[in-house]
Amino acid sequence: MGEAQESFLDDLEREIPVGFDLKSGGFQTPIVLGQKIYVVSGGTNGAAVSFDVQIFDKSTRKWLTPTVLGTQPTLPTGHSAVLLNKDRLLILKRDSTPDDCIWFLEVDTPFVREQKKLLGCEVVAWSKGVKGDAPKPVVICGPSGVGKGTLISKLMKDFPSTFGFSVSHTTRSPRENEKDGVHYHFSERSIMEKDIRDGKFLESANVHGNLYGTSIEAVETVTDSGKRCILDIDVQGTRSVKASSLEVVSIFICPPSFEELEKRLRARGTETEEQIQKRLRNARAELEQRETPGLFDHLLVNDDLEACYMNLKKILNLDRQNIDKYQQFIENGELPVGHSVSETAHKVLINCQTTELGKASSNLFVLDVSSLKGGAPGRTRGLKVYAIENFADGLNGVKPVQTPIY
Ligand SMILES: Nc1nc2c(ncn2[C@@H]2O[C@H](COP(=O)(O)OP(=O)(O)O)[C@@H](O)[C@H]2O)c(=O)[nH]1
Ligand SMILES: Nc1ncnc2c1ncn2[C@@H]1O[C@H](COP(=O)(O)OP(=O)(O)O)[C@@H](O)[C@H]1O
Repeated sequence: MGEAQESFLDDLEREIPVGFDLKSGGFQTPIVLGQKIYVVSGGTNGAAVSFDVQIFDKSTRKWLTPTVLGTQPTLPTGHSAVLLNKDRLLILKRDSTPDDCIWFLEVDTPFVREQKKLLGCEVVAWSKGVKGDAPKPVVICGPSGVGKGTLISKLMKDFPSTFGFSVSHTTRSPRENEKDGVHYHFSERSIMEKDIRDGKFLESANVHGNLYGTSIEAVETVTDSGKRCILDIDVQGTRSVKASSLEVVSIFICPPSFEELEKRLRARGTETEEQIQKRLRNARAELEQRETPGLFDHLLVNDDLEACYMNLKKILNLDRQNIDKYQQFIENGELPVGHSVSETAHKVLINCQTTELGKASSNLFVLDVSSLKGGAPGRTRGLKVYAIENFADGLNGVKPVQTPIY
């Protein structure tokens, strides 16, 4: 630990009450943000089995235990931490596998602020760092019977290693061909309502008389497998997602005519007459909202199925070249073993104890913070890490050498 860090810790220990020993067992990193000190504890040599986050409020001199959202990283033998953009902590895990080293603990991002309001308590959220510019999740929206499911099935069949479906929860009964956990998580209303209150859902809405919702876990499951997430959600859900910190591409599928929509819905034969009438009434309202400014990035008419599918692939940039580029990002990264971090002018300096990061001869690396995108839940995308050869002139004088690590 450097001298500056030592004296910072001494200052901190004067600030916080007796009874919380910052230096005992495992690893603890205290980060000050305004009136709050975020203490992240971990380390497999202690008794803990997972990261622990405590907040010390300097104004009330009280410790707070926040609700922790998102999937937690597995516990490393140690970690380094630094505050980024005044809204998230960068947590670098020591001795981790290449794709599991860089994590973010969001403490004041738009997503966390929303959840604080919703849950009425302190909230923090884990988000895993993703190499390169991983593509944004795709929201497919449109009235019942327009062909959303058909188009999504085609995409999943043709590009199984590129896309993963976000399996929503719903209180509606399963159709004959639908499997629990594959098409939906079919749920009891009371259980789903409790999970929504507990902050487990990214968004939820009442649609056609049933409750539907996207759990944070549903999106994370897909992104954790390194795939691009597809969400089939209604207009209300699209509004919620667009208002959150999750950056998505939103696509509205339009029918060629109202008559054709009704024909398809009836031909599918999965709803009662009463349900069909309700879905058609809702379809009119949904179609009216497709022009809401900023809500949908693309409108697609599903007249001829193959033509519509071609246009969808064009929007999603599904030519060979682009897919290969993304696959390369996934395959190439290598990450630090032991390290410390510090931040300056939108750049984070990572000082590794070894030179094993990438193929670089240096042990100094720069993480460009200005490139970060997205956020909890799931992944923080756009990480760019460069090796630097010579730090003598300071960061501004340094030319990143080697190809970016990712
Ligand atoms: N907000 C929201 N809407 C959802 C979710 N899952 C499905 N939906 C929407 O609920 C509506 C009804 O879906 P479903 O019962 O499968 O009927 P279908 O659209 O006729 O196949 C559709 O508009 C879906 O896009 C979700 O997690 N959140
Ligand atoms: N372009 C199309 N032309 C004719 N029928 C279609 C087309 N797209 C989908 N369908 C059919 O319309 C019905 C409704 O499609 P589906 O994918 O279930 O819609 P959604 O998921 O939007 O409710 C299905 O029977 C499907 O085979």
